[in-house]
Amino acid sequence: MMSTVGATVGYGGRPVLSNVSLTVGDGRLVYLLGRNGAGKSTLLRAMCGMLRPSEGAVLVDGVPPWQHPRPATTIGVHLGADAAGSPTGPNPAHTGRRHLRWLAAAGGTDVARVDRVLVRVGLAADADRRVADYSLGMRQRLGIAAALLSDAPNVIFDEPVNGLDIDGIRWLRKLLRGLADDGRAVFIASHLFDEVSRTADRVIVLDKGRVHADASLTEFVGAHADLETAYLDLIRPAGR
Ligand SMILES: Nc1ncnc2c1ncn2[C@@H]1O[C@H](COP(=O)(O)OP(=O)(O)OP(=O)(O)O)[C@@H](O)[C@H]1O
Repeated sequence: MMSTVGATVGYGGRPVLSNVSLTVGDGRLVYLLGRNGAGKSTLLRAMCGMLRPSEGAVLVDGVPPWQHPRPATTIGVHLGADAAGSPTGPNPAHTGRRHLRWLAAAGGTDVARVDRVLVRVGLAADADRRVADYSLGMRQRLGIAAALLSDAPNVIFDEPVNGLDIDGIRWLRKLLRGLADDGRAVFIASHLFDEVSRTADRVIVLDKGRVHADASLTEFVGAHADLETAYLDLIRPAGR
């Protein structure tokens, strides 16, 4: 289970999230929605311990993520395929297999899981190619593999669909649903309403760094025609 309690989080003393309280329960697939700049990625970074709240708390299975002795076995994270070449992404000169083996060793995970995860994400045939030569969809699959590596009970994804082809989208849909159905807490930031409508248990809407809605998908859509309409009605300023 992942939660925040009255969390205020920002950069260089400038708050982006204010007094955010929410829970992603075990066995739940929860989507995080919000405009560009609403604070979704900031929230996900805080939940995996990359940013610390200046007020309030962030808890993963009841403990701040940075206090877990082996955080990689508690929370699996993929914050975006565009991180390739960045300080937090894979080394582009490494192969996909080498990247995952390095992550497994660093995170205290059985390195033998690497081959199984490569098969699971459909990268087995490309495992020995350099990440620099991967397509966007392949980098996305590599990031998803990294998040699955330790079989953690909590999983976070930031826009995991970007770059996937239609087979990949359908595969990911089943994977995400399966992770939650196996009892994991799954938290995903997305702008893709169709995907959210198909798989979400719950939706949380952030607006200007505050929780604007937190409801089951059914409650959220309510009497609206669909999720998109319900969302636009919620975040559109009155009179527009
Ligand atoms: N590393 C950073 N340093 C300073 N400010 C940042 C940093 N990352 C994000 N911000 C700022 O925090 C605010 C929220 O950004 P964030 O990336 O969390 O939004 P988001 O909801 O994920 O947006 P998007 O939908 O575009 O991905 C924005 O004003 C952004 O400029």
